[in-house]
Amino acid sequence: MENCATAGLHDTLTSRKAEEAAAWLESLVGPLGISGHPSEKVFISRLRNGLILCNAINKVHPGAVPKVVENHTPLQSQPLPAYQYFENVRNFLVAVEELKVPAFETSDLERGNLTTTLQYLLELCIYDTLEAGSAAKVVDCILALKLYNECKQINGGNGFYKSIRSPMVMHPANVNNSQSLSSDSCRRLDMPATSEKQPPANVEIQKLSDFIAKLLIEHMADTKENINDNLLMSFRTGNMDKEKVLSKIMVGCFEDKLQNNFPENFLKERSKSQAHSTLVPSEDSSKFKDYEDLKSLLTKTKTEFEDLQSMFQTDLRELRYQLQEMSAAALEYHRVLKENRNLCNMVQDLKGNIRVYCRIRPAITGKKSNVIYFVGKDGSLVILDPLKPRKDGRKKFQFNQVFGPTATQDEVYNDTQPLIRSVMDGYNVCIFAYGQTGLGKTYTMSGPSGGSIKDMGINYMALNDLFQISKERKEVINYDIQVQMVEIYNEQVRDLLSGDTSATKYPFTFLEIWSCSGDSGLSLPDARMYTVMSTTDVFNLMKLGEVNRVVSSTAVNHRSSGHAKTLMFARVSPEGDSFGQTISTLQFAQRVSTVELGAARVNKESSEIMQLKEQVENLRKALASKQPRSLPEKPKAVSEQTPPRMWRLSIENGSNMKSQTVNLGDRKGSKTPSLPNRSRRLSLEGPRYSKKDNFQEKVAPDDISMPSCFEAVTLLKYGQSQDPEAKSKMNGHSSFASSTMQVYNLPTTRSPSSSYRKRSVKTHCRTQIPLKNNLISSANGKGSQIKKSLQTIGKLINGSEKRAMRRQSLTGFQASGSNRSHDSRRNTRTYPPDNKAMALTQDKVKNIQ
Ligand SMILES: Nc1ncnc2c1ncn2[C@@H]1O[C@H](COP(=O)(O)OP(=O)(O)OP(=O)(O)O)[C@@H](O)[C@H]1O
Repeated sequence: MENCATAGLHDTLTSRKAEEAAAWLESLVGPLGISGHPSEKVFISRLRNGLILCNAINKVHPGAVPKVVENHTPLQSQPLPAYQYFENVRNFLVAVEELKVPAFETSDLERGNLTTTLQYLLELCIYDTLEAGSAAKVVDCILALKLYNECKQINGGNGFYKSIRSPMVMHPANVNNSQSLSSDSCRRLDMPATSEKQPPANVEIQKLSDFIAKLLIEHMADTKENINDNLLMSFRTGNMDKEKVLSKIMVGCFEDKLQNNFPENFLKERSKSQAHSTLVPSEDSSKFKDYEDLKSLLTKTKTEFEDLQSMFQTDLRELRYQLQEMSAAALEYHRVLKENRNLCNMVQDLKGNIRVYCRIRPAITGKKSNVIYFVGKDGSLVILDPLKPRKDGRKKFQFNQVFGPTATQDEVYNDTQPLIRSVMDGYNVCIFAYGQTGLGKTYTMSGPSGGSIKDMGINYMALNDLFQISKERKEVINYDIQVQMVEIYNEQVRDLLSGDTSATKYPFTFLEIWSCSGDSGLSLPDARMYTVMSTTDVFNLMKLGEVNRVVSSTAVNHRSSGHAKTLMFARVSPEGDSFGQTISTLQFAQRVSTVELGAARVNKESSEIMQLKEQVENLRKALASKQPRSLPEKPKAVSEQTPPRMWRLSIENGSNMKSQTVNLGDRKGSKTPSLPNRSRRLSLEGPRYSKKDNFQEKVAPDDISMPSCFEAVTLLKYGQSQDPEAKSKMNGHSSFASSTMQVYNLPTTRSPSSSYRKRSVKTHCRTQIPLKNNLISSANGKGSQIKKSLQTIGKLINGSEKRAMRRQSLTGFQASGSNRSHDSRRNTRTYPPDNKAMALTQDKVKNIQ
């Protein structure tokens, strides 16, 4: 058995070194009693009692071990008791240390006791490398002592020793690469450890495993020890490669040992080796610092990234809250805005849908007399008859507002603005100026010709405002603003933007403007409609219309929608020589201010509903007059049902379901209706004048010097969008905005019956622009009503020809003859003597002629 084991060690470095060590010891202390090729185990067993070692060191260094425990028994006899050789070995190790020669441990000599059993082999294998040298350490120690001795001899008795490590200990796996160590031990011992290559640990493990497996198999075969019958059977039958199977078993066992039981330094080495394999620079590498820096940078970046991530999450949460708040605020804002608009319109309604503002033109230089006695901030105005400078010459009027001669355009517009803005909320608005020639109608409505921006009149400012609003609301509503400009003269409507100078004669005598719904739209038939984008566009069109303008007359409508809010500017002069005109204008304005139209309504109703309402109204009238009649087939029959009053001019609220046909002129001498029951109609019929009436009504209609001129702007909203998208954009509000702006201008004539010319600029503001063709074609059905409304305005101011004649007979005013031709009426127009503007107007008229 010893031979078998020895045979396995012959090729190893340990064995060769052991031979060398044994040979040297023999040269010192004599034969050791071992063969020429002793195994490590045998060699160690001979040294176990420490005698040889102590004797050898005493030879090298006499007295190194002063007292050696001698064993007088034969070498091959039973070993000494442990305490005996332990003392020798201990003394040897102390001496070795004193000589600074690498020592070993006493336990290293114990290995030799584990022999012949499988346990030994396993243990040997497992600890092999580990302690490859328990025996090797002993051998190394002896060889180091040999070296010491050689050096001592060379140096003349002074031995030396460099601290060296056993090659076996340092490089336990480096078995095959140390072939020359024994032949040149001195040189080899000085070699730096780092110069030697270290094969990967797993290769070494594999080699070791193979080796152990081989040993195991040989041992098992020799001892016939059967570990596993099946395994051996497999080996015998050749089904399995014995060495491979055992090697596999041992590798598993070995790896387990490595993980759990290996010495810490080995594991460190191993992890270091693994670290190398992952290209991590070694600690002494110059790149190691960079590596460490990068590592710390990575850690720092990771931390920063996590911080940023959490900040981002926080910001995101914050943003979400803010967004929710903003969204809630926006919703609230729109709600408040809507409520504000509603309240604003309510206020407008409460103020009355016909409002009369009086504006006094500044006195012209040289005119000393002043009829304006008092201008109150509450809308009161007192004028003084220059011929009766006493108290009884004063006449008081009450309007919604009175603007004195110093009032600026801005101040006037500020009061007008809410009314104009309500156009965009669906209300019809009509604004017109009324008064004697040269008193500033054009100035108020358009501004002075060639004036600066601050002089701009209501037309400009209103359009600017409307375009501005449409711009602000474009996210919600798309307004399509379109313009028509027509002239009405002698019952003819003429499109001033078409360039066609021929007027169209319409087979009706009434013109009416009312708010339409449905897709019928509101436009004058056959009049071209222009889409405009800005105020400038509108006024460019107006300039074009001016060129084509002619005078026209129209009949009077006794019905009106003239669902609208109306603002009248009564223009008066402060000069005494205009007192007659002034009082006439004021009286008329006063009368207008007593008219009630009922609450203006947003136009949402369809044309069918409007017609049905008219029919209901007609039936109510029929019932009221106790003259039951059959239901008229068409709404236009209303005119036939109304008692033919020649001088009757009525403005009524057609939407009111109650009868509203009572009119001032129809009072039959009774008292003026109290406010709640005030007439919905304005009658200028003279004979019903009552002396008992209050101040305003003391002015008999026939005393009214009818306006010679007036200018008007009508802004209407109407219609209903057919576009579902538009509807949804308007929050279910089905109507869309449309506005009509009309400017009326009468030839300057003192005759109330004179014809007037009317310029009409109509703007449609629509959401989600419907097809223009639809709009225009659908307007045909309402054309007559539109024109009727226009005529209503004219008639409201002028009355009919007969009315004019009647007035003339009553007041003695030299009215232009109603039968006179248009041209002749124009020629009778009179101007204040020193009024340049009037002269300009006259020139303008001449040009037209
Ligand atoms: N408030 C005012 N401040 C300064 N000038 C004014 C004012 N009102 C009118 N005027 C001036 O009076 C003159 C006549 O005004 P304007 O042409 O507007 O009168 P009108 O009523 O339109 O006349 P017509 O009916 O003849 O056309 C113009 O020169 C105008 O600048």
